Amino acid sequence: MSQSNRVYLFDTTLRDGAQTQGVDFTVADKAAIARELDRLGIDYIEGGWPGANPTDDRFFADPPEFQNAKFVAFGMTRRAGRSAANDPGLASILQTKARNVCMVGKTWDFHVDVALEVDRDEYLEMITDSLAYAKTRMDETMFDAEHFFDGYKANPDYAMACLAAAEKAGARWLVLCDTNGGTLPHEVERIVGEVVKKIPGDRIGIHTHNDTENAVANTLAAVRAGARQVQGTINGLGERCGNANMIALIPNLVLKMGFDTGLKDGAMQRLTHLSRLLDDRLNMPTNRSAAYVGTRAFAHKGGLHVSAVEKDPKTYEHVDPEVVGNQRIIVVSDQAGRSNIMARFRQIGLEVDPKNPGVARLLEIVKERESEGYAYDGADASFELLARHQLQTVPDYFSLQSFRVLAERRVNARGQTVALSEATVKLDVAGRRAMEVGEGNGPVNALDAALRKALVPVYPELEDMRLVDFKVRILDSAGGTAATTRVMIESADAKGRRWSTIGVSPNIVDASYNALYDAITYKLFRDGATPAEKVVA
Ligand SMILES: CC(=O)SCCNC(=O)CCNC(=O)[C@H](O)C(C)(C)COP(=O)(O)OP(=O)(O)OC[C@H]1O[C@@H](n2cnc3c(N)ncnc32)[C@H](O)[C@@H]1OP(=O)(O)O
Ligand SMILES: CC(=O)C(=O)O
Repeated sequence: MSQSNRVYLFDTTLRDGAQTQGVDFTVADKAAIARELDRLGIDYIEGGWPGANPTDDRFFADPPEFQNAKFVAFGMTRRAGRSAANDPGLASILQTKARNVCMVGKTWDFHVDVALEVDRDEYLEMITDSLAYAKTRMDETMFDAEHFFDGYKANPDYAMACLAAAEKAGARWLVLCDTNGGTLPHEVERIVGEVVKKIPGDRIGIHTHNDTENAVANTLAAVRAGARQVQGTINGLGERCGNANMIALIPNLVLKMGFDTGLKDGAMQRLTHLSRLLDDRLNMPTNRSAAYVGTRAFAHKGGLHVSAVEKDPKTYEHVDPEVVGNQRIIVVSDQAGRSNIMARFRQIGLEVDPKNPGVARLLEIVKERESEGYAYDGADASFELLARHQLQTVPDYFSLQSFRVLAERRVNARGQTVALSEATVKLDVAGRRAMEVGEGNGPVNALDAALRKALVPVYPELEDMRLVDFKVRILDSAGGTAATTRVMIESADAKGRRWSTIGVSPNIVDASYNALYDAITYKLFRDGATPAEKVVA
């Protein structure tokens, strides 16, 4: 029997994704994510479980208007001892604005015996009753066959009888779930292959969990065997180790396997944006190594790689980063060769003859400094300043004479413990000696405040510069308090630019000053500030 090339995408970020430890969607989060999924052209968006919590109730009472997707409510089969029409849980999922329902039900005899504690035949009736009742009220009904693979291995006849009960009740999709996530790809492919001999693949879906790091592989194996609906979540959110990651599934299905997923034109180029939108909404750090969309997914560090990528990116890229809305990054570090340096120059708009002896010298300096504790691959602005210092000139916008920082911890009059810091800087700027004091909740904050006080009157460009991230790493713990400290600072400004700088010193405040110095210098350089014109008589 020939198989359709169309694979239907079912997103469960807002339901199974909400079961991720540490994830707590608001109604506004759900609406924003659902709108973006709909814009891509995802076939089904499962919004949550109406009746389970007030957030889902509010979301289902007033969902966004969908242009493309079918909006799906999730729930479970009726309770034992109640008719479907009399089951409050079923009533909640069937009375919302969603016109489609996905109902989870058992298929593993062990679960029916132990978790539900009902007679196995009675449970088959519970499946049929619930789905048949739902069918009278909804456009489309689906059955999430919980623990299908474990159930099929333990008692294939019973697992298949559960599917048959749902099929008999008119379920459009029978979704085989690897609920505990312990099944491996070869088992999934075999079992789905056996199922589709009895039930056509265009009625079969797959829902996997990532407990053996195989959720995506298992989903693809199921599709190879004939399943035609895939369930997944953005960035692989989901109960325990998560679900199959939709962000990886989509390009794998389309680019590698040639399936039609019905996505809108340009949808694939929005995947990187979608992945980061979710992280931003949840205030979660992005997974830099995420396949396709991570910032490292197309970051080339090894000198041999960069040299070849410069000739043709296909030498070290399995797809063009732009196809998924990502971008190529050339990293400069102690793993670099001349090619990395020349590529970075091009990215920052620095025209340098590759034969310029400064290039080789710069490479040596980078490698020496990295051995002392610098890490330029995460400090793009410090690298650019270093390169410009070597090959051109960067103005000395100011010259520090000294700084002193005091850190204090005391109990105030209200009995509260407070930590305060005070910094004094003495520096020469625009031909004058300036001395300023700054206060802050920590030494770096105080130093930053003192530097700004001294510099902003001369360089108003610094007014909108903010310190957005500050990371400290002790590099040689064997050295105890004398260990080298590496400080990385990320700064931003009102133009939406972000840049990272690095400082290294045995002293944490001194290392921070070095990183701050680069951050300020970079901002002034980028803004084209000219110290000479600012000399105050
Ligand atoms: C595999 C999955 O991920 S399925 C989705 C799981 N997601 C969630 O559970 C999140 C939302 N859940 C909830 O908010 C709550 O669990 C609710 C509102 C659904 C139910 O809450 P409660 O009524 O307090 O029940 P509780 O969660 O403690 O236990 C589940 C009950 O449902 C029964 N049950 C479990 N699955 C099914 C099923 N498919 N059909 C019928 N009954 C079921 C259990 O046997 C248990 O019954 P018991 O209370 O008689 O022991
Ligand atoms: C339905 C579901 O989320 C599961 O079985 O994993």
